[in-house]
Amino acid sequence: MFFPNLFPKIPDARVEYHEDFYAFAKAEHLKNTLLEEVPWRQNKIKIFGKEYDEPRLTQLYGDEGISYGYSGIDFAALPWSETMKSIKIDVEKVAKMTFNICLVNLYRDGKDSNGWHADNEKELGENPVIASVSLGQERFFHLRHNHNKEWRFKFQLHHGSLLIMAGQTQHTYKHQIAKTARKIEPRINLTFRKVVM
Ligand SMILES: O=C(O)CCC(=O)C(=O)O
Ligand SMILES: [Fe+2]
Repeated sequence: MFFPNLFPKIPDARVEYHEDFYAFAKAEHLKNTLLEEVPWRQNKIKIFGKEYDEPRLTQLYGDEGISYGYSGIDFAALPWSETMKSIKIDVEKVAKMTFNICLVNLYRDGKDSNGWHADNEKELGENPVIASVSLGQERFFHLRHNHNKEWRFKFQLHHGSLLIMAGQTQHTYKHQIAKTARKIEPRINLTFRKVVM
């Protein structure tokens, strides 16, 4: 795969950013439709034996029969809605590959977040490609290298943008969406993935 839009330049990773993947009006329409139509769920996470609400709402869409899990949470995927199907087709054109699941996140406000992690579940194969569409409130996306402390990056994910992480990225870096004290609007993020086993 060739990466023409490496922004910013991140060593030891493959990260491609398409800021204007969706024009403003289209991005607004998709955000409002998904806010309404997705049956958002509140997952519980266990930390040292105690249960907490995950700091965001989520849902999983995917091809029939595919299930996917992380941090001990197992989802059965919902069938693709018309909206989700159309976004998947648009993403696949740019990524030049197909995806069979999409994990959808709703960050309701600045208290919602996604802690440091890598999307390296074994179902995603050796070098997972994660194609991530952002709608609504811009939030900072952080990347930090697992060994070199100087390789830390932080950039805004714009309304209507597409970020693709590929190659070794899930082995060499962790990423997060941090909390913020600013008073902000909701953000939807869709991460398309390919379960290969
Ligand atoms: O919200 C984002 O931009 C990132 C989401 C993410 O990292 C994930 O769902 O694995
Ligand atoms: Fe992730």
